[in-house]
Amino acid sequence: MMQATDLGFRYSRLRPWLFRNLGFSLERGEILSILGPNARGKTTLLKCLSGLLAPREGQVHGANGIGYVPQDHGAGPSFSVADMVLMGRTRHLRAYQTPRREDHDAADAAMERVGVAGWAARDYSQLSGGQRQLVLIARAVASGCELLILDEPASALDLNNQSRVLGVLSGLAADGMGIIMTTHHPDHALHVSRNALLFVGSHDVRWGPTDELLTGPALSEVYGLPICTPTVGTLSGERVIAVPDFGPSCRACPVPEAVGAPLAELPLHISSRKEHL
Ligand SMILES: Nc1ncnc2c1ncn2[C@@H]1O[C@H](COP(=O)(O)OP(=O)(O)OP(=O)(O)O)[C@@H](O)[C@H]1O
Repeated sequence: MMQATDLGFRYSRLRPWLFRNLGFSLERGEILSILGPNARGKTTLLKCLSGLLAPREGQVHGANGIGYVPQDHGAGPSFSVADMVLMGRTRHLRAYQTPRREDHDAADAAMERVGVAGWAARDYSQLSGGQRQLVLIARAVASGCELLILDEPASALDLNNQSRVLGVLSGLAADGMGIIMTTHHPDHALHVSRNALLFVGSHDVRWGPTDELLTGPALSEVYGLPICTPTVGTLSGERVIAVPDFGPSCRACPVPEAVGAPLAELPLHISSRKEHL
């Protein structure tokens, strides 16, 4: 569905390379997660993949119909939610053409699918950041794209809405859509992605199976703090999760002698929900 080969980008000759020799391929029905520290170049990569920026090196081959959901940066225009989602149909219309019945149907179906149909009449600019994020996802879904590219789709969402978005994305992937998303939640990547891209350094962007790539040592190296990846029981089965050690400021771990101890020796306060049920 999409293949990137030897991609490289820097904003100018005077700026450092954000990434070089970056490569991956994406199958139909796959969700690829992109992880890395702030300002490492993840959004820039998404722009290269979606055609908003031209890579300085390498090639991107693949999907024609791409839906792009940017990070939400503000209240935006004062349109109804229904109209915002209907705008996703623009590429199916000629200039100045009025949306047809099928466009309204596609927009309605997208709002239902993402769970925002109840806000159809509300003013988009008066929604919360998390609500706006869901509406922008519905707009991209309405476009009928083959490949959906999302920049931190769950960054402003509460836990329930994170679950809803991951569920929507998994459902779209199960219907054959390709999905590429950036995330600061390793747990989300571990939950829904077979493959991931991990920005370790500008000359070291790793692509591979999520379970093999997002290990405790690799995540610790990338984010610069100890992270372990235990398997825990949940209502829906066993899952690997990523647990950062925020250090001596951690209220739950007042064990002074543990500070500075090797990660393997630190007490791990993880309880399985199964045990409480
Ligand atoms: N238009 C631009 N011109 C010059 N530099 C830019 C431009 N846009 C972004 N940058 C710089 O490129 C670097 C990477 O930015 P980018 O937004 O791709 O990072 P990111 O990994 O998505 O960050 P975050 O996780 O914080 O969203 C940053 O140092 C940023 O300041």
